[in-house]
Amino acid sequence: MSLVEVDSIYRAFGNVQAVNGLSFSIDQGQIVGFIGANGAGKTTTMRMMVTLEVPDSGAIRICDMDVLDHPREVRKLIGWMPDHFGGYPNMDVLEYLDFYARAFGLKGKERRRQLDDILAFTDLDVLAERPCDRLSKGQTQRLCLGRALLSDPEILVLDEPAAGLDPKARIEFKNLVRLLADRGKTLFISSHILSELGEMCNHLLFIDQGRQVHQGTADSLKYHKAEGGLTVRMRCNGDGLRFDQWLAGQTHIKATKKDDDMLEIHITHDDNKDSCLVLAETIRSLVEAKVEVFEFHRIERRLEDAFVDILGDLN
Ligand SMILES: Nc1ncnc2c1ncn2[C@@H]1O[C@H](COP(=O)(O)OP(=O)(O)OP(=O)(O)O)[C@@H](O)[C@H]1O
Repeated sequence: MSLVEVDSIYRAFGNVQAVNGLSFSIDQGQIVGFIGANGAGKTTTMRMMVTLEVPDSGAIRICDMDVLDHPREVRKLIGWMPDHFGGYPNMDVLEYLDFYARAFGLKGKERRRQLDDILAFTDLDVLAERPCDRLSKGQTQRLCLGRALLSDPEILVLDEPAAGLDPKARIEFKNLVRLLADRGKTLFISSHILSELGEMCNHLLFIDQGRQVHQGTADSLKYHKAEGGLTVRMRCNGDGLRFDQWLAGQTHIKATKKDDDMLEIHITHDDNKDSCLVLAETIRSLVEAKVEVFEFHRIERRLEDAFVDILGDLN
């Protein structure tokens, strides 16, 4: 069952059409990356999902409940991490989380247990008494995530959570996302940095000017339209005679010599055929032809290049 169903939503600000007929759904346990350039409409979409903005038309259902008809119930199901930190001066980390825990209606032992769990999960237990305005960017993001987790929501909507993080903090954040996925949470994460989401998410949704332009897995995108086939870099033993003989019998494979004894082969195949099977067949055929293969690896396109291609196709 889809936990989130977004059905043809529109939202304009004056003459700016921020979201323009967007539809998508998110299944339980999915980690969906929401990608688009600055101003593409990501934050507006997310704000509508978490009941902070009202669509001009269209509908959003969370766990089969319309967000406009059931805002209170929906808010309990969603943890929202905005792209800016609304900190309070003179509050330390524990006070901050405790304040929100009380706002969520958590009481007594349950509140204490939830705070302990979140402080441990986000590694902020050692910083519990640190004033919020004295945290690093990475620590602040972890605090924001902790706040979003207070109500133990089913779904987490995270707006640009990794923006401005250094590589170490980004890895730490990615690990937290994985742990949340292991706990069965459903995540919807926005970014304009594709590579960041490609590693974290099992599904990607691309928007441009408020419209969906593509959706699929990171892998499907990396190999999307890769010149109508697969590209493999390989190196083999000997003078290359066996390879040349093998190649002469392969009508669907072309090879180019690269530096360092590397060969680049391009395998054309029917789009409906599983590309992993095509690779397996190629390897089997090389082995049968007694070509001694030392290296064999598929070339992935950068997600950014694939995205630029998709946008190019639309224009
Ligand atoms: N409250 C508002 N008033 C007027 N225009 C707005 C408002 N909120 C968003 N917009 C406009 O709507 C468009 C989409 O903005 P939105 O913040 O949803 O994009 P985004 O993809 O999240 O961008 P970014 O990555 O820069 O955060 C932009 O042109 C923005 O200027």
